[in-house]
Amino acid sequence: MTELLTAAQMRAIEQAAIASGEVTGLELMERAGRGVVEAIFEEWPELAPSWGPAPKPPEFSGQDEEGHRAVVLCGPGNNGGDGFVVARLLKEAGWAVEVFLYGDAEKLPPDAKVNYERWGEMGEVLPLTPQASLELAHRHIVIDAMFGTGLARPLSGLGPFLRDICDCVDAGGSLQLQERWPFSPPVVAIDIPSGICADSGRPIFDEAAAERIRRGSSPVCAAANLTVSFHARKLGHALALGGFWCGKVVCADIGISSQASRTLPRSELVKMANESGSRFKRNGHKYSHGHAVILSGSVGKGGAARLAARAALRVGAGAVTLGCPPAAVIENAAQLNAIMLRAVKGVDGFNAALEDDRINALCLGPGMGVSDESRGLIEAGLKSGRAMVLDADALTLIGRDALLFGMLHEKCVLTPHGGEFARLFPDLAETLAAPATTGPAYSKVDATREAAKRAGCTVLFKGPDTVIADPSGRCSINASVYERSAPWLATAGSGDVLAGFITGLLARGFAPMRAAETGAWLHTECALSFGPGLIAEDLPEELPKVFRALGI
Ligand SMILES: NC(=O)C1=CN([C@@H]2O[C@H](COP(=O)(O)OP(=O)(O)OC[C@H]3O[C@@H](n4cnc5c(N)ncnc54)[C@H](O)[C@@H]3O)[C@@H](O)[C@H]2O)[C@@H](O)CC1
Ligand SMILES: [K+]
Repeated sequence: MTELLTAAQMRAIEQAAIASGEVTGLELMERAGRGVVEAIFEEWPELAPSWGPAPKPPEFSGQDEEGHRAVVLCGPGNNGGDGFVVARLLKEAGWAVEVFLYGDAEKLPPDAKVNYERWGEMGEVLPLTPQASLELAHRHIVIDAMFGTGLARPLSGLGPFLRDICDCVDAGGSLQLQERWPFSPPVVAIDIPSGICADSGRPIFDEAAAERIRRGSSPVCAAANLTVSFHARKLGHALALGGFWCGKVVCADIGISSQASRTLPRSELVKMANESGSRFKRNGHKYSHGHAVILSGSVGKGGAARLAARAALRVGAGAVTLGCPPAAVIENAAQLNAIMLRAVKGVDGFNAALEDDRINALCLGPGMGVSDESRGLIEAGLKSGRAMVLDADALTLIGRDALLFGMLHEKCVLTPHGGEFARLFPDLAETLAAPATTGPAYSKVDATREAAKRAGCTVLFKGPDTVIADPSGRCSINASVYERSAPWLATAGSGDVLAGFITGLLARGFAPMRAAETGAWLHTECALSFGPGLIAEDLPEELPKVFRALGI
């Protein structure tokens, strides 16, 4: 896990560092620009000075034919200031650099102004207006320094440039200097591609821009092959389509001592294992590792619950019982071995089962159906006060029933996907779906936090950017993006396995928020470990390998 920051948190960290006298704003800007240049040379070593002069562009007839060529697009704030530093450093490294400015140089903030003037001693600044001629094709690198964390409203007047930038990114951003001149140079975004909100990962655009999108014309934001951010990643790099727009994100150290705390799940898991020898079965008998009960649906509908049960057992619950209607016993008995089976006849049967106080975690919802009886079972489960995961059909029922919703308690974990979230929290889903017209925009983190507070329990809002929040406001993101991208996880039954992992961890004694975070993380780890071709059944079977790699 890595701590992600909002734009406001980053500003506060920066301001605190400056106020302490540790560093000046100008020094931070210099380090930021240097970090970008270093990241470029790291990503494309063939552009680093030690590689010597660049090959001649065959179709280029301007000056500085021998050198590497960059175009830097600067904006009216400190992101633009970083751009001027990059321009100067590349020029000092022998590059030919063209600099464009969007906005009025006189209105630049102080540090950006200083760097604008420093660049002014080395080269000219052309206005970035619709008349500007960019000719990106004849560059080695395009630097997007138009807007960063200060984006407040939709971009305007940049449409054609955004289109050119996105075309370059779409072309792959690879430098094939030995073969041919890169007609579509890589695009490097400073901090975040311009037009993307750093808090939400959503493009900021208004109705006029939305209309342009509908007509298939200019995009509303830039994209990048490489995004260089500073100190720590921002929420917008992980949420929504942030991963899509940013390409790859690297984080440059700008030497602020109050480092964002970084907690690796590996060390967290190992720490927890050490803290409680019994958690990962270092000692104790099976019931000291918890007993999870998962209710299944009627005949022919037991697959989802069986997947969840298998996952709960693999993740370490000491005992797992699948409770099913009497008519479904034969079907389930034919499929289960290590998982115990119990006929549960309606609500009374469930209440009788719950008299066993070794049962400490429940999972209700997968394949359960939305009948009145299912509603009664959920009510009984909630009344029992046990730690419980509510997924799938249980979420649909709770969304329809204010009484059930009101019974949710702090030991519950809700695991909705987008549609289920909208059924449970229609107003929050609507706010999240509305176009983001101002920055910082309402984000999935905002929505999940509000949902957890309202429900009074942990909410895990699924997606490639899974957000988990508890009622206290604590929040984390399990983003399957960049190096943790696992698109093959979108497969039938994968959500049931996640519900099972969380249930098993609850049975093991993990607190609800920690169970949800750990379950989501392990879910992605199993998918990454298995790779493409994965089906839901593979996820629990991959866990032993993942645990072994963690040293558990
Ligand atoms: N916070 C930090 O610790 C550091 C920040 N740095 C850089 O500073 C950036 C943030 O700087 P700023 O806060 O100046 O923000 P930006 O550079 O993102 O730009 C904000 C400026 O543009 C205006 N603006 C916002 N949206 C607009 C739009 N759609 N059209 C026209 N004007 C618009 C704002 O009113 C403001 O003047 C970061 O992204 C990063 O690149 C770095 O220099 C290093 C340190
Ligand atoms: K930018």
